[in-house]
Order: sequence, then structure tokens, then C-alpha cells
Amino acid sequence: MIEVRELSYRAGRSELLRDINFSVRPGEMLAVIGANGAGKSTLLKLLSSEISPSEGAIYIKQRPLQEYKVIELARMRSVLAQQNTISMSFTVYELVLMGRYPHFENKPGINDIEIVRHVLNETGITHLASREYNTLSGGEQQRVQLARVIAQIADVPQGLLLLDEPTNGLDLLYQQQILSIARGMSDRGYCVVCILHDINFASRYADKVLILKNGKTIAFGAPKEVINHDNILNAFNVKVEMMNYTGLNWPVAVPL
Ligand SMILES: Nc1ncnc2c1ncn2[C@@H]1O[C@H](COP(=O)(O)OP(=O)(O)OP(=O)(O)O)[C@@H](O)[C@H]1O
Repeated sequence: MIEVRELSYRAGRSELLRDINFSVRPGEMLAVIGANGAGKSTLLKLLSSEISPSEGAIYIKQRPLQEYKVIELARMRSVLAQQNTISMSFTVYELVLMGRYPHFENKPGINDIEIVRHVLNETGITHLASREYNTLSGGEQQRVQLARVIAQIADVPQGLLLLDEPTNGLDLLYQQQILSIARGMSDRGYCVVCILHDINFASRYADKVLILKNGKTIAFGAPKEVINHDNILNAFNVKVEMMNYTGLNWPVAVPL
């Protein structure tokens, strides 16, 4: 469903991404990992059409990304960016309902209201619905933003969910909850691309992992194929020991 071919991006004389190739099928979750400055957010900005490739191409459902109209994309692709500053005053309910804007004209339909109710519940923020967004804690705001992007494509089978560090500012319980929700969406046929800093979350939740370093691919494949001592050392300059725990079906890396 997402195919990236020989993708490069330059800003001035800096080459931020070079020759990136990968594909993500419906029902798959791709985790993008790499050190600070590796190019992860740049890649997500290209996938979300915030910037355009210098070279190469992105295909969504076999169609070049630049051929889609903005409204078409808004109805099938939602993006959780790293920064979500809101300067105006909105309640949590209003903000999550904003996710539904591409789907209705003047007034939300019963379906839109029902989706918002369901997503508020799924993300555990129903009790915050009438609170003003700007008065929430950082972690609560992050969950509201996630609810908004889920609401946007909640009724779009094989939609596309792009998440830039969705676990940012969340405590351990909510990190797991948010990633379980994203995983659940890919299990239902969505295509999920998620930037993560935690290697073990990538290993546990993703079907495929793309490891970037200095704008280039170090490895791309299933967690068992790519999360290993050498790739982690190369990408992060950190030595890890790979552990095997009975009952866990994914590689676990423990920094030494
Ligand atoms: N417009 C720009 N002009 C020049 N350099 C840029 C520009 N945008 C980003 N960069 C640089 O490109 C590199 C990749 O940035 P990017 O935000 O994609 O990294 P990242 O992997 O998401 O990092 P982090 O984990 O810190 O969020 C960084 O060194 C950044 O400073």
C-alpha cells in the first residue's frame, strides 16, 4: 500500500535522506528507528506530503502520492506530528471531532459523533472530553492528538496512519496502550508507520523495522532479522546484548 522507491531529500546542500526503499502492506506496522538526526521525521514529512522528494517516488495504493488531491488524502491518511501546538482554545471533544472534518460539510453526522465517542473511550480520555485542551498535561495532550488522528480514519478500511514518536511524554502504561491501539489498527488492515525511540517497542509491536543512520538505510526487515547487536551498534553507537525470554516472540535488546 505504501511503496517508497529511491527516495532522497535535500535541504540546501545537506542531504537529509538518500536512496530510501521500502514497502508497507495493509495490515502491517512499520517502525522507523535511528539516532537523533538520522532522518526519521524527514521521512515522515515526505510520507505526509509536508515536503516533496528531491528524487525518487512515494506510491500509495500503486498511485504516485503527488497525484492525490488534498481532500482524498485527508480522508484516508492521518498524521500525528511531533509538535502539536494549539493556540486557540478548544475542548478535548472539539479537538477530536476535528479529525472528522474531512468527512462532513457543515454538521457532523451520527456516524462522526459515534466515532468520536468510541475513540475517546478507546484512548481512555472520555473523562477529559469537556476539559480545555491547553489545560491538560503533556501526556494527556498527546493522547488527545492520537485520538484525533485515529478518529480521522476510523471508518476507512486500509487507511494510512503516520505517527511521529506517539509515545512521547507518555508514562509506561500509556506508551503500551497507544502502541497496542496502533498495532490493533494494523491488525484490522491499516498501514501504520511509526517513529519510535524505544528499540524494544519497535521489536515487540512492529512487523517491519527500518533503521536509519545519517539519512541512509542500515537495515530493513522483520524485527528478528534486523534488531541485532551489530545493527544497533552501527545505528546508535551503543553495545547491546540480545536476550531470549521464554514466551516472548520478539528480540529484546539490553544496553550494556
Ligand atoms: N530544513 C532543514 N535544513 C537543513 N537541515 C535540516 C532541515 N531539516 C532537518 N535538518 C537536519 O536533518 C537531520 C535529520 O532531521 P530529522 O528531524 O529528520 O531527524 P530525526 O531522525 O527525526 O531526529 P530526532 O530523533 O532528533 O527527532 C538533522 O540533522 C536535522 O538537523
